[in-house]
Amino acid sequence: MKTILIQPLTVEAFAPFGDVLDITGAPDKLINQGLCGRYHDRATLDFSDGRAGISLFEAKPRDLPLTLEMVERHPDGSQTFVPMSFDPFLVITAENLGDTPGQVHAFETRSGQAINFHRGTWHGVLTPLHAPGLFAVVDRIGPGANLEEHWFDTPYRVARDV
Ligand SMILES: NC(=O)N[C@@H](O)C(=O)O
Ligand code: NI
Repeated sequence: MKTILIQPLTVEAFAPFGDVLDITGAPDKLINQGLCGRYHDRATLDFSDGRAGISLFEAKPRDLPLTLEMVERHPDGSQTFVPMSFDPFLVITAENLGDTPGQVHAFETRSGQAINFHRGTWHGVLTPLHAPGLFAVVDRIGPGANLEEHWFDTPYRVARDV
């Protein structure tokens, strides 16, 4: 089994796949009489033939190393995961190779980071590393499955070391 080494999530490394939302640096705006910093409009939300919806996910935490059997993508919409805890979580993506997944990447968030997968990005399903795996999820509500799955012939091992 090939090992995918987990790397820290950065804006730059994740840029081909989506957006990282965090409060790094100064806020874009100070609001509420200066008592709140607004980090404004930090994700590209993109939906076709449907609308944005907010759902709550309670996902089981996974142990590492993780056996990655599949990735999926949503051709009709982006998908945002906002943790409702301060625990880091695992974010798995794959490059697009023609119409199938290519190189797989694994990132670990820092406390307080959220992510938005761009529409059509290959990704692993929501993968908490700690309980409660409680997340607010913004994604497309509309007709059809909006889901393509790719099951690997040989699973990957996702880990912090080889
Ligand atoms: N199926 C579903 O709602 N969630 C997945 O898309 C996921 O990325 O976890
Ligand atoms: Ni998804």
